Amino acid sequence: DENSIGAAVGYKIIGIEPGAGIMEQARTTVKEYGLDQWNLIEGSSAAMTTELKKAYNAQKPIIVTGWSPHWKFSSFDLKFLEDPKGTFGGAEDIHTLVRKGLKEDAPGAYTILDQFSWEPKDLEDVMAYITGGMSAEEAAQKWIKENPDRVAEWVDGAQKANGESIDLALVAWDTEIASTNVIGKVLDQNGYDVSLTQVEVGPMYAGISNGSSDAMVGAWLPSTHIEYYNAYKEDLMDLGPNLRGTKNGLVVPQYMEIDSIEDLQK
Ligand SMILES: C[SH](C)CC(=O)O
Repeated sequence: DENSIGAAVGYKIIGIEPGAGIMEQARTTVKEYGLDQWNLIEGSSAAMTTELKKAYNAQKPIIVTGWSPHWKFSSFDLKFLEDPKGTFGGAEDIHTLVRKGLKEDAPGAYTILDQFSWEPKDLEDVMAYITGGMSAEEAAQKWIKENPDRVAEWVDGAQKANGESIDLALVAWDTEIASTNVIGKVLDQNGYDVSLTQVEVGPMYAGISNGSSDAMVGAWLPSTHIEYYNAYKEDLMDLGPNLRGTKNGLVVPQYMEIDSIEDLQK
């Protein structure tokens, strides 16, 4: 009916790029909750946050595919819609994946990537520096300078490099732009010649498995990237979580009256 939340947002859920795992979860959500009238709009992570900012500044209703940690929760007063069917999975982790052979070829880099581990707050701090106007590189440099003890844990026992190249693959999600620049800068300070290769999520996994990239720190598991992980896990090494406690879901401004995905069924 005309005053339903669906009518208010044109039955649109603003998503990100089609291959992202959160979009597969969103497609499952639309099906499982019987949201037949609703359309999941494909785009990009950057376009989604631009739309969110525009709607929020105009105090207009909007529903986006969202994840934490993310700067949007400190920039805007937002909430996750409850997901009683659990279609967005539970709390997740972000894993570090490296190509086979990296341990032999670049032992120092392997040690640092294996010891890379931080909290959601740390990642949010770097993202906040970036949304505050710093380049990803400057934000990474600032965080590293402010967190010498944490960085010392990562590089503890790592063999210094002598200009060997290390390529890190990433997708242009705000979380991975931040994390990949931080660990890239630490590898750089440890003597590696670091390059960052920005790709879509499928090519990111393919690149690690075929060795065209050495590592990535953006594997959302156990559910968001499960299809990519299962397709490539035989040909790569999973060094485990670098961050624990992420969350995916449908995110709306607090000023919207709805609290659950079930409220979209009305
Ligand atoms: C950073 S997004 C939750 C990752 C994904 O959806 O594939």
